[in-house]
Amino acid sequence: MTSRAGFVALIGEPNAGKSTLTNRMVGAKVSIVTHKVQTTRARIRGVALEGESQIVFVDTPGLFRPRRRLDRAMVAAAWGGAADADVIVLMVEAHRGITEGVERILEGLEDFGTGRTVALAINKIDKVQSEKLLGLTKDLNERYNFAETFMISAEKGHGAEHLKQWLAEKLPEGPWLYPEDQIADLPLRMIAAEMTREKLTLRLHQELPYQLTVETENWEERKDGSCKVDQLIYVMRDGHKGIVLGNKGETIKAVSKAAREELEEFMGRKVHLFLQVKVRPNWLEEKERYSEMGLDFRDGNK
Ligand SMILES: Nc1nc2c(ncn2[C@@H]2O[C@H](COP(=O)(O)OP(=O)(O)OP(=O)(O)O)[C@@H](O)[C@H]2O)c(=O)[nH]1
Repeated sequence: MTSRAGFVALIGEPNAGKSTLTNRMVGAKVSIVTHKVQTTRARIRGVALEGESQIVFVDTPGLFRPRRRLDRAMVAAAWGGAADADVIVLMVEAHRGITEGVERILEGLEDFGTGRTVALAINKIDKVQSEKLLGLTKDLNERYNFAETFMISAEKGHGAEHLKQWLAEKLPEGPWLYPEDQIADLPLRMIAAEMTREKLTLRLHQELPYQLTVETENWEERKDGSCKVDQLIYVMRDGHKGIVLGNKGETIKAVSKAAREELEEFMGRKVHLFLQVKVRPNWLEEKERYSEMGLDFRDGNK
């Protein structure tokens, strides 16, 4: 069998069941989401394995009704995340049907144009009678040309395995995107990196933020319940390294403290955070390579 890997964007109104579905498919501790990372283009909810396929579920931060300017920007970002995905799954709540919010998402999908794989997952089927489902399926398929319709209950599990198998087959052939031993804590690694990057941005103001990136290199659970997190901060030039470190290392110390405190609060336990600064002149080029792969969430500067 050939290996496959790719991104699946789950879209739908708040409460549609996206986290529940991800948890079911991934089957491990995942879907730890924080509002802190809402500004990134797409965040990883979790990574599932099915046969030889690696399915990376990405979230689109809040496809809700835009009221203010900021909201509009976020909605645009949400669609951006979906645009990078190989497959999009629209989740609609069976008992609520085509709400105003769903209408808006359907309009967004139409604006996307054709040529992408979009599946429909009618969720929470345990809440309605089956006759109702047929009508809803028909109405939704008249509105958009879905590649496939699934009737599922993310909570009870109905139909979820079938959907997962279908998704696995739709992904492009290619090597896995993440090493197997990192899959379980990948969302956490990314959230932690995002927290450090945010602290650096706050501290350095306009100076550098667009030219640095943070990666969580190592994540180690300790017996005493704490965890040890090693992160690398990549900058473009030697001079930038000095700025990030600060006079006698005071900048990096302050950043490290602030990021650690936030991470501890988020995790509810003790964290040992170690930051290291490295110069990587080709970083911007690499970043472009990543975006071609749909990996734009590597930096949060969108
Ligand atoms: N009855 C029933 N409830 C479900 C099902 N799937 C999810 N829920 C419930 O719906 C609520 C929302 O589910 P989430 O998975 O948090 O929804 P979400 O789409 O991730 O929500 P946001 O992160 O706010 O966008 C939770 O209380 C779930 O337990 C289902 O199949 N049946």
